[in-house]
Amino acid sequence: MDKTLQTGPVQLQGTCLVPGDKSISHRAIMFGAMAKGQTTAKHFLFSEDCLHTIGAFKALGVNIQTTTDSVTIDGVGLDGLKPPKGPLDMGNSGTSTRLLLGLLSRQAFDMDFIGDASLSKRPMGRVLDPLASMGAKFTATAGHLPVQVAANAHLKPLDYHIPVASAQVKSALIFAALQADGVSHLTEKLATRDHTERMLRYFGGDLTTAGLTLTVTPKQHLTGQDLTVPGDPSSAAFFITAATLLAGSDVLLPNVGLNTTRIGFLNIIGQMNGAISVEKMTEGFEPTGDLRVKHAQLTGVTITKEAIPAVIDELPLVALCATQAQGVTTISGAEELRVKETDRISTITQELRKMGANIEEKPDGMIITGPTPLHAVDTNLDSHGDHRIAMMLMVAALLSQDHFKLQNADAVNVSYPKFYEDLLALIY
Ligand SMILES: O=C(O)C1=C[C@@H](OP(=O)(O)O)[C@@H](O)[C@H](O)C1
Ligand SMILES: C=C(OP(=O)(O)O)C(=O)O
Repeated sequence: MDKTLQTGPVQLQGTCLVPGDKSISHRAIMFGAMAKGQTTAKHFLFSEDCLHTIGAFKALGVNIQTTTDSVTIDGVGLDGLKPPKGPLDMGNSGTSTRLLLGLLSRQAFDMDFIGDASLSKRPMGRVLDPLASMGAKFTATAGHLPVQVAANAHLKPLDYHIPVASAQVKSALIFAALQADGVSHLTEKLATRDHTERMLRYFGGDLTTAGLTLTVTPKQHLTGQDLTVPGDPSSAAFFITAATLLAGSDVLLPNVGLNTTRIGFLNIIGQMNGAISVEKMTEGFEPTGDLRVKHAQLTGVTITKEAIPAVIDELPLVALCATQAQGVTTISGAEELRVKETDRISTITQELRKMGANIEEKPDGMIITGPTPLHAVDTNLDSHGDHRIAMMLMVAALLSQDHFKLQNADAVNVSYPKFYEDLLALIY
């Protein structure tokens, strides 16, 4: 679907309750199914990616009921899943695929995993290889979907240094380690989002952490829980960017997840002289807070690999902010961007150049020089089917007075189906 984008001059005013966190919504379904008893997750994210996780568990025989805002899962435990009648369709979702390959690596039946064209190009060897060393049985071509998972009764414990900084790999291995025949030790390269660890504890399980090493004991008893999914900081980041860049803006974003492994974007905008304040913090199984964001004149910043995991999904927005900041912004150590829904280093560079941005593409990042007024060098923008690129370009168009068309605009459904509606409601 193509979309004609709203352009400026505009400002953002008002309050937006951003939808539930995608990472936490996926995990709520997974833990809900693995636990015994009932789980209800309120403020659940009903986006295409999370619907694929729900669809997979329904296909595995789990009873899942939904309302407009919540989902209720009747947990069956890891030994209560049933053989699916057809392939498990992961759609566009890397998180569903990698986490479920770990979670389902010790089942008494075979399963096929399939996904869309983008997902079928993304690397799965990063989970298949360590899981195979535990004894899981897969057939895949060159480490990509489609993957056949064969019935398997035993998993050996794992002692493993995870070679990529990836919460998806860590989580897949935690799920497998919970089913292994002994204690596993997993060491991360850099700290990544810890939603799996937090949710495991919230459901009555445990794991120990020492520095970057996790110790996972198998055969834990998990019990269904009620929870409220915090607002997704990665979705909030689109409004933070728009309010920061559009003169006169002032927006309030209540109840956004503020887990320290996810607030890299807030920290970077702070370093760039942005004006974000946290108005009310609440500690729960995940910390949340209300964010107030006002317009600010940004300055360039240097971002290196240690900072990347906490801002990985917001880097398209950092690039957009950098086009409006005074001076040079350098992003390095971000080669993981090349294996997301698109090669995001390439799609960010290509699309923002169509708006006159000064961006140099590097193998592991970008160098952006600002400020450059955004205008139509080429009016045909393209999300390339990538939800985060689509939403970043919709925000970018607000900074220009020229008219743009966005091809593949419906990619937003992957993580934020009401994005355009919510953005327009804040425009003043
Ligand atoms: O664990 C998760 O929920 C996610 C982890 C990240 O991926 P990687 O682990 O591949 O970096 C992130 O980009 C993705 O949007 C969600
Ligand atoms: C990379 C993302 O998701 P996934 O890996 O789950 O497809 C994302 O949401 O930006």
